[in-house]
Amino acid sequence: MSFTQYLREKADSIWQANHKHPFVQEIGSGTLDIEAFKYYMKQDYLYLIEYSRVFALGAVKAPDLETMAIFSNYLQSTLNEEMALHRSYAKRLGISEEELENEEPAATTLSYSSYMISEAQKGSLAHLIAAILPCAWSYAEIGQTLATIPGAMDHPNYGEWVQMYQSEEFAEIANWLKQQLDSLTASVNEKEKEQLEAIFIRSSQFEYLFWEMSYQQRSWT
Ligand SMILES: Cc1ncc(CN)c(N)n1
Repeated sequence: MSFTQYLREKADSIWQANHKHPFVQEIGSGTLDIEAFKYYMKQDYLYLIEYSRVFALGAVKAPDLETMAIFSNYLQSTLNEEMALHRSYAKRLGISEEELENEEPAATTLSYSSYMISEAQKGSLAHLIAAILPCAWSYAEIGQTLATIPGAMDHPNYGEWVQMYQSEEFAEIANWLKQQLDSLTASVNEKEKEQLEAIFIRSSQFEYLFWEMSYQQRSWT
């Protein structure tokens, strides 16, 4: 079993809870309260700014030009494709770009993004990837699952979201990160693997907290 398959198994109960979370389920059924979605969009935009910085740090830590170019490509696609989805939703939902950028991060957004940046800065490239892999991989898994629900991809509010996260291009990011982590861990010791597992689990837990925060529209209290 590859190391990333092992991580996926270890995190399975958290990932199943993410799949079953009402925010995710109601995107699939199209019944999610639009106010919760607006709240999510604004917080997720802030989150993605910090997530983009992690890709930039990946380019800094990359061992060769090819890896550097791929990190810079994913930095570009997050800023200009994934975040374009948020800008387009914001426009449609009556949120200005200024409002998007000036939104105050909620407690979970700040903790999750600070956690990722901190692991990415202080650790090796493997630590950086372990911190962002649940983000790329769990959204691809959720997008692909929701896409199997009849009508989910055509829903007037949530269809575009499902289309983005079920796409091949989006899944490619997770697949590439998995390959990198598997090859970087081919010769690391058990202690290092335990550290990477702890990071992967923590980011998976933050993914759950992010759905919960968005569903409850909870900021700091
Ligand atoms: C919180 C969160 N996690 C992951 C993703 C997918 N990049 C996202 N947009 N937001």
